[in-house]
Amino acid sequence: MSVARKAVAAAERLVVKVGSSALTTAGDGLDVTRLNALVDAIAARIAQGSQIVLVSSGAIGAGLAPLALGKRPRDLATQQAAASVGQLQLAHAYAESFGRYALTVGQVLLTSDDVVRRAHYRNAQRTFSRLLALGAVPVVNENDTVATEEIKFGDNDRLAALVAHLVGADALVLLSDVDGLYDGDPRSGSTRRIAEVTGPADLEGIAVGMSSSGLGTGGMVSKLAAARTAASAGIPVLLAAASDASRALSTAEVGTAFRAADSRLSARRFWLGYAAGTRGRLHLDDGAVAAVVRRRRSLLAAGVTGVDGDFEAGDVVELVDAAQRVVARGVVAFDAGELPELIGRSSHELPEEQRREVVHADDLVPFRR
Ligand SMILES: Nc1ncnc2c1ncn2[C@@H]1O[C@H](COP(=O)(O)OP(=O)(O)O)[C@@H](O)[C@H]1O
Ligand SMILES: N[C@@H](CCC(=O)OP(=O)(O)O)C(=O)O
Repeated sequence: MSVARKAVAAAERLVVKVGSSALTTAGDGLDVTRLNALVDAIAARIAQGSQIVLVSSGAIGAGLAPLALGKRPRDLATQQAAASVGQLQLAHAYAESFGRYALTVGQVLLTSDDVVRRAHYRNAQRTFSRLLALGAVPVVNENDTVATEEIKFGDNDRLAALVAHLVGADALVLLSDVDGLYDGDPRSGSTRRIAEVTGPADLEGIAVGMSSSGLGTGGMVSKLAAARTAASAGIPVLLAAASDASRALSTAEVGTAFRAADSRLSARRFWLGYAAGTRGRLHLDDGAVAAVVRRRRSLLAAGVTGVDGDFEAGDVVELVDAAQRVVARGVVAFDAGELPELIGRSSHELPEEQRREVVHADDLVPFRR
């Protein structure tokens, strides 16, 4: 068995995320039979001594039928109304279902501010830790009824990866309507499931697409991003079908396993690289990209070709290459307004008070591609 699968099978604390497409259908709303089967698998793992945090999507999907809405609405207000109705149904269904095993659930609804701001992050950490210590099963979702486009996590795969880091999970299990990662969109004909992802090289040439059910949000794209986030935090990931939850949570011999990075990022660097909100972008020339990403150097003004956004010194910004790909994130040492007259100039050309790194190496998290 692979390192990642062994780690998932042996994990003491797990985050399990289940997607909308595995719990709801557009016409009928919440599928309690499938929800019960998932809870059976989770309760069995808890009975063996593991702690589980459940991140469950499905609020919007569950709210459609009671509101007589045929398909997932496009506008935010109707999505929020559906989530408001559906979240109540979800929480109730989980409370009943876990109740069959005398397990108590606690609902945790998060907005991105709760993980993006470091003080809120620690507060959420305390709540989870106390819930788990009290033997409850935290059931987490985004607080959809108040989340606007600007403050959304984007999708629950990302939320699950951030929660996995926040609670110090030993493994993350992503359960969906598809039984793993395929080397192409499974709807497009002959594709094969990839059993193990040991690093970025295993993902080269793989075509990932969006959701097929029309209920999920991010499709495989967001699952891969979440797997990368968790793996960088040292957390192995198993991606499997919700209908295989029982095997995923016992032997872990199903789906696609993602190996975790050998070294864990510190809490601060994880926050910087994956959780913090960004306020702008710095465009880098090729030399600066090589220095920052390969040689782990600080970013100097000479290698910056452009600046976007309205940030202040101390804010987190994205560093992008000439092809507009994000190659790193870091804390910028200048206000956006100061930079245009400094960029492209080498340090000795700058006034003494501005002769410092634009982003110091200690405040910078480069991404491997
Ligand atoms: N390379 C791929 N491998 C597996 N699934 C893929 C791939 N590309 C696109 N998909 C689609 O992604 C879907 C899962 O995403 P989504 O519906 O958002 O799930 P969830 O609701 O569980 O978050 C699958 O049903 C599948 O149609
Ligand atoms: N918070 C939303 C889910 C958003 C989401 O990411 O859904 P999914 O892609 O199915 O995990 C809901 O509960 O409907």
